[in-house]
Amino acid sequence: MRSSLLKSTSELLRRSRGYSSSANPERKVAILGAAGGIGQPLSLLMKLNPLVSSLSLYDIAGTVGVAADVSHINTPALVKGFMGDDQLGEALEGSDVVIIPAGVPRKPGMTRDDLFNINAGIVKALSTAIAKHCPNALVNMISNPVNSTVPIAAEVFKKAGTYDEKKLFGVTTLDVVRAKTFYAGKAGVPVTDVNVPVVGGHAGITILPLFSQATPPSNSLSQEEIVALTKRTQDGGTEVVEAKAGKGSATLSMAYAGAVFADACLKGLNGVPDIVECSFVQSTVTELPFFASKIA
Ligand SMILES: NC(=O)C1=CN([C@@H]2O[C@H](COP(=O)(O)OP(=O)(O)OC[C@H]3O[C@@H](n4cnc5c(N)ncnc54)[C@H](O)[C@@H]3O)[C@@H](O)[C@H]2O)C=CC1
Ligand SMILES: O=C([O-])CC(=O)C(=O)O
Repeated sequence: MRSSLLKSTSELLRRSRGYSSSANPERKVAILGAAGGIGQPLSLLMKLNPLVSSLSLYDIAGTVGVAADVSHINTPALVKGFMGDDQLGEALEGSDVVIIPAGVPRKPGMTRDDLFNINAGIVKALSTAIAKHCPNALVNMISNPVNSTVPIAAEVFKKAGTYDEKKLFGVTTLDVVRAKTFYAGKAGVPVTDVNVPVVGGHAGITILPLFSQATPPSNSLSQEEIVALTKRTQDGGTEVVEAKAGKGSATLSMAYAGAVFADACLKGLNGVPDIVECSFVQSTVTELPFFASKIA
C-alpha cells in the first residue's frame, strides 16, 4: 500500500514536471559548426546527454567523420551528419534546440569585435535557415561577438516573423564557469559547492561577475582580491587566446559551458527549469537599432 502510494506520488511529480510516465520526450538538438574546435567536443557532450534523442551535426566541411566517430558511442541519441548549404534545411528540420558555434575564433591581439565582419554573415545565413526550418527552436548562440551576433539573429527572426525573445540566447555560461573556478580557488571553498551570478554581456567590462552574491560567501576576500577576480573573469577569454598562441580560443571549457546551457534548455522544455546558474544574453538586453540597418 505504502509503496503504491509512493509510486503514484512520484508519478504525479513527474507529470507535474512535464515528463511522460515512461521516458523523456523525443528531443532533437542541432549543432551548427559541429566539426570545429568547440563543435567536436560539444557534439560528444550532447551525445552523452540522456535528454537528447536525435543529434544533428552540421558544418560546411568535416561532419562525415565527426558524425561517424560520435555515432559509435553507446548512448541513445541517433547521430546524423550534414554538410553544406544543400543539407542545412534537413539538419535543422524539427530541432528543439539549435546550438551555434560556427564562425572564426580570435587570435592574439584581436578583440571579439574584430570577428564581427565574417561571423555576422555566417550567423545571418544560419538564422535565416532556422527561421525557415525550425522557427520554434531554442537558439543557443555561441559565435562571437555574442553581444552582436544575438541582436543579428533577433533582427533576422523579426524580419521572418518568428522572433520570440524567450527562445534566443547568447551563451555566456563560460563566464559563470570561470567565475566559479577562480572564486573557489581564492576563497578556498569546494568548487562544486560554488555559485557566482554573472550578468551583462560577453566582452570585457560588459561581463559583470557579482562576487558579492557568491555562495558560499567568503569573509576572507579583500576588496583588492575581488577586483582581481573580476578582472580575471572579464579577461578569461583573452587568457586562453594568448596561451594558445594563435591556435584559437577556448574550445574545451566552452564545449562544457555550451553543454551545461543546452542541458538547462532541454530541462526547461521538459518543464524542469534549471537555468538559474547559467548565464545568457537575451536579445532584448543588447538589441540596438544599429543591427537592423546592418542586416537590412
Ligand atoms: N560564447 C562564448 O563564450 C565563446 C565563443 N566562442 C566563439 O565560437 C566560435 C567558434 O570557435 P571555434 O570552434 O574555436 O572555431 P573553429 O574555427 O575551430 O570552428 C568553427 C567551425 O565553424 C564552421 N563554419 C564556418 N562557417 C560555417 C557556416 N556557414 N555554417 C556552419 N559551420 C560553419 C567551420 O567550418 C568550423 O568547423 C568563434 O566565433 C569563437 O569566438 C569561443 C569561445 C567561447
Ligand atoms: O575570448 C574569445 O575570443 C572566446 C570567448 O568568447 C571566451 O573564451 O570567452
